[in-house]
Amino acid sequence: MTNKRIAVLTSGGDAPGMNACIRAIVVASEGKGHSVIGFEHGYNGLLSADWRKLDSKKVHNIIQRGGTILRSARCKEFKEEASARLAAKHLDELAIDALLVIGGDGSFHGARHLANYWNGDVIGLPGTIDNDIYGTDATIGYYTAIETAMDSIDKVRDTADAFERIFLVEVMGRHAGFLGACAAIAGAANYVILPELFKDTQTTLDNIHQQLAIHRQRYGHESFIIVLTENLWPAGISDLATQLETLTGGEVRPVTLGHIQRGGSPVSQDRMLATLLGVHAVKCVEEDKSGIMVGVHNNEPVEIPLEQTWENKKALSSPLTHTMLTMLNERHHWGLG
Ligand SMILES: Nc1ncnc2c1ncn2[C@@H]1O[C@H](COP(=O)(O)OP(=O)(O)OP(=O)(O)O)[C@@H](O)[C@H]1O
Ligand SMILES: O=P(O)(O)OC[C@H]1O[C@](O)(CO)[C@@H](O)[C@@H]1O
Repeated sequence: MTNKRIAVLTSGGDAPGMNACIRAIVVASEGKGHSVIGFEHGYNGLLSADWRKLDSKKVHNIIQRGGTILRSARCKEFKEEASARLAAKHLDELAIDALLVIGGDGSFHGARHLANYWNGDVIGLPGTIDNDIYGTDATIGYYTAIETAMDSIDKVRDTADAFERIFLVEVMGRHAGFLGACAAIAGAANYVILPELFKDTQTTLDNIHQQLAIHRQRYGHESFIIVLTENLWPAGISDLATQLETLTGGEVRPVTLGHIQRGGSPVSQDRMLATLLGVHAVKCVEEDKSGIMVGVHNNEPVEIPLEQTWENKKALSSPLTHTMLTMLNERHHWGLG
């Protein structure tokens, strides 16, 4: 086997565990005699030839750090043909054999686009808190984000209970409900509003009203926590809070968790996933594989053509949906008191 020259970058929203993945790629490569460089600031670094050598000393003591030592970015101009050609030129000048892209499906589009103009191998590794990538059970960063959101809901409940208020907690996820569903279940919220279940605003308000009425009848005037996925309620979380105040006559407080969910030390599941995928990606480079994402299914690494990651929509699993409905949105039924 020939020694490879591998490049890595992180792109799109940063996710806890990206550093663990960079570390795994570097350590696995070094052990096999390959060399690794890292491009800075996502695809911007490919365009400006902003890179640095990575070795095991440089990735020592980073597994526990959130963010990404290579920085991340969104780079609009990378969609253009001229950008991909320029990136290919820089990669050829550096005699790179394979580029590993840690990011979301947008970043995988970028890798596929580059492959149209570059002869080297491109491999994607799923890194996003949204877990919205088809072909992998989980994405790097997702588990930590659930933990952060769950922890925040626990804290919100303390004040919600004290004031007997309704709270709305908005979580990220872009257009997917994985994070919202898990945070709501694990945080024992009372209701969750997710893109996968959303019909319309009136139906949602009616359902919440019904659940809330039974909840209050059963438990007295207690707190009620609703988890809302971002980008879903047409006029935003404040509008929903106002509508609920009108409907219930009580106080409603909106809390947007925002980018807090992207930060923090990765939990063990994200470190394990990142390491598993990083090591497997190096194996794929050795086997001259290209145009794939390395994902995970049933704890085993899997390889999926990049196109499939965005051509298919990842669905919430039916056990997850069933659990969520049973424990939250359909928990109370009239007549059962
Ligand atoms: N169609 C495309 N062609 C070329 N490059 C693309 C394309 N789509 C996205 N990219 C590149 O990938 C970058 C990241 O994409 P995007 O902002 O969608 O985030 P992502 O990788 O999906 O991650 P996340 O959703 O977690 O933030 C873009 O800024 C751009 O540089
Ligand atoms: O940091 P930005 O560019 O505002 O992007 C926010 C988006 O990125 C993510 O954090 C990751 O895709 C989404 O959940 C969110 O919608």
